[in-house]
Amino acid sequence: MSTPALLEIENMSISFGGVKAVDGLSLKVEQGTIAGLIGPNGAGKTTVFNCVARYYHPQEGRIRFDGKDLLAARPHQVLPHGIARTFQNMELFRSMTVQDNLLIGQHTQIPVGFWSAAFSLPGARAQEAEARRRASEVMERFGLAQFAHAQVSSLPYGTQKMVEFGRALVSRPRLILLDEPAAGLNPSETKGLTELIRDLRDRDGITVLLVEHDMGLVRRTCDEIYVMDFGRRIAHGTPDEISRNPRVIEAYLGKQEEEHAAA
Ligand SMILES: Nc1ncnc2c1ncn2[C@@H]1O[C@H](COP(=O)(O)OP(=O)(O)OP(=O)(O)O)[C@@H](O)[C@H]1O
Repeated sequence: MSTPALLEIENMSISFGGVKAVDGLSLKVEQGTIAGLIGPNGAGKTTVFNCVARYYHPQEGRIRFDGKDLLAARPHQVLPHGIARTFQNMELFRSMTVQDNLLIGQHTQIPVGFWSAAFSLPGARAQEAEARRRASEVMERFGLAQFAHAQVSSLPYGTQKMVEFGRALVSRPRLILLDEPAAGLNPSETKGLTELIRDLRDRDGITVLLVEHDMGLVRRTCDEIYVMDFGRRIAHGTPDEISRNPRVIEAYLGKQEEEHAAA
């Protein structure tokens, strides 16, 4: 018997003005697996993330998370539902410390009542201690402990990316959406990231949906891959199947030729 899909997108479409950013897309991500979402620039990948994270509301289709209708949830409920994400351009509080960014990452999870927080009641203090413990655990794991009190903006780019990754993980999500996690990283940082992503699945049982242009990382991490072009799904399969798929090769080569001609 197959495991039920944790995330299921069914026939989803969304347009901006005349541009159909996502056009009738369906995909499933099984619990405890890593799925890749790839495609040329402008294919609609980030828009899919924005719909799952409830930043955008698709005009058609359904999104189910753990069997429940995600589009019925209020946008701010998505994190408590167990979905976390990282962004292409990193959305960190750069003037704050690494530790504070990881504490804020847990904020929506902490069910502290207003009065108990305001009067520093024991329940609130215990939760804050737990949040600090969790932040330290994640900093240790991501090699960030030495930077706990450093301002994020003072850190190298690759380290800032680890802070963003850590902030997504700190809330103990069941599904994590990673938007181009390897962009701007050097080969050794990308190797470390590859292991971390696999570790999320193998050690934490977290399900991952990954948008990435670094095909080496995609091949080494993903159990299955969905390929988009012009908002549509053009292929789905294992990394081996995808790398041999003529439609996929053509979509990528076509884009490279267009870019060449425009240059
Ligand atoms: N908020 C928006 N308003 C208008 N158009 C948008 C908006 N968001 C996305 N689009 C358009 O939708 C299409 C898909 O964009 P999207 O960012 O999802 O692509 P992508 O596959 O993530 O690209 P890349 O790999 O370059 O990040 C593009 O034509 C883009 O310009």
